[in-house]
Amino acid sequence: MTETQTRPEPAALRGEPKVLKVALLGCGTVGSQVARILLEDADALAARAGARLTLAGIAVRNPDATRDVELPRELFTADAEGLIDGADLVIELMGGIEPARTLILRAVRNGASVVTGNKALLAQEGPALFEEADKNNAELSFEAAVAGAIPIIRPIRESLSGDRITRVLGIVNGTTNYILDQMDSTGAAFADALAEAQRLGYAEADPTADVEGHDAAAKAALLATLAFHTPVSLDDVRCQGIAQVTAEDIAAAKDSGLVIKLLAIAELVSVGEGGTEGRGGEGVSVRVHPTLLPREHPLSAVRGAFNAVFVEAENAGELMFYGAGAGGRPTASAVMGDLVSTARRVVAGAPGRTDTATRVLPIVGVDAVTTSYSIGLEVADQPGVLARVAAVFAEHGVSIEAMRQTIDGGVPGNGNGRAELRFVTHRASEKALAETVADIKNLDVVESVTSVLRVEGV
Ligand SMILES: NC(=O)C1=CN([C@@H]2O[C@H](COP(=O)(O)OP(=O)(O)OC[C@H]3O[C@@H](n4cnc5c(N)ncnc54)[C@H](O)[C@@H]3O)[C@@H](O)[C@H]2O)C=CC1
Ligand SMILES: N[C@@H](CC=O)C(=O)O
Ligand code: NA
Repeated sequence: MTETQTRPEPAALRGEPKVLKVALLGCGTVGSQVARILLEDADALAARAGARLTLAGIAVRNPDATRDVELPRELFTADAEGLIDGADLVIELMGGIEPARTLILRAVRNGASVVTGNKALLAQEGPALFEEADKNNAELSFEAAVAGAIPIIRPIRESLSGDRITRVLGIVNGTTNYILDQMDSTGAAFADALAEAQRLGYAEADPTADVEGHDAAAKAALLATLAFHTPVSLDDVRCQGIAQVTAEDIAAAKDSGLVIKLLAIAELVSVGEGGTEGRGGEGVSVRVHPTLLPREHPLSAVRGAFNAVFVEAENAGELMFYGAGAGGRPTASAVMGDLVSTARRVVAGAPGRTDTATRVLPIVGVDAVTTSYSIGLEVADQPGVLARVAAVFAEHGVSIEAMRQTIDGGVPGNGNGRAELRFVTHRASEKALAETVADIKNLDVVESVTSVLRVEGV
């Protein structure tokens, strides 16, 4: 048996650590897990932060409510302002715009640094909040706000700050990925899959923010701001959610070896002469929409509530970040990471980090961006239909890459049945595509346009 040797303690464990008082605002899915970790792992956190992180209190609407995580009753208060005023560090996990905005402003004006997971607030009010934090030498950290546990804010802000990011593409909403995955893999109904995502703690307090794509759009705005060093707000993001995705779309995608994912896409696009960095004119395009991907694409393997973010940078090339994008414990991990690193900065007396918008690039509308499309049509099954539809594509300069036909009833080609046509186009502008679809709808042989979905990675 080998003898166990005593080794000297790391410097961080010697002597009495400082104490930093932490105020927690909100004790729901994420807040309750943050409180648990702060209490359970207090010694380890103190060693890593160089300060004891004492949970001074938890502000909630109803201090007497029953909670899933058992926490000491005396920590709870309805007086958020009072709690903030006695704190060195504030964690905001209430969600929503107000009172979160006012409380964060109060904290930073007191000189307290803030950690938040509130992407809705940051995508709407970020610049004003960061400015106020900078003015007061406080820090506002938000790793939890994008893709839950996945470290993505810090890598973009720090590890890639010496590179030039050109594109960010990701699955950044766990709820919608869970719903689409359940519909695809088990044939679950949309409503049942959503109810399960809510039960598991993935969904926002108002799940329409997930389903309509607004949560992903807020995250896309934050990613684009950091990646391209230019202000991008929620209003700059073209957004379409998954409410219109049908079981038929999912089945048709499956038949064609594709899968539907809600993607957030932020990219630098060329906008003509001139420009900010001597590289020709640049603009930013940011959009969120359901997208067809080949099943062998790495993002197609992102199942359940998992998220993944692809980053393309001029020198680093392609990077992929993958992990749990929602849920109490994973999101609490990201919050705690921010809290420990903020505490270290406070202990060292270092200034709060300022934000990175160093230029103002134009926001490019989707009309200027080209994408491949999949278009589903119900048509009369009679001779000449295909040629008439194809002629409309040609008139608008939209080139067809592939076509599938499914006959539904009647004697094939006799005009007494219906056929479903699915076209995949080469890259086309949104404008050309919209005009094509409008003209196709007007053809007397076309009963309906059943779906229009963008395609990536083919
Ligand atoms: N649940 C998740 O998977 C993730 C959530 N987030 C974000 O984290 C934040 C918190 O999310 P959840 O914990 O899921 O929300 P939640 O709805 O489960 O919890 C919110 C908590 O804040 C309290 N609260 C809300 N308004 C209040 C008010 N006016 N006064 C006092 N207390 C108030 C509620 O009582 C509750 O305790 C949100 O900004 C959300 O977008 C970020 C990443 C993942
Ligand atoms: N509702 C969000 C939670 C994390 O940000 C999601 O489903 O991804
Ligand atoms: Na994250």
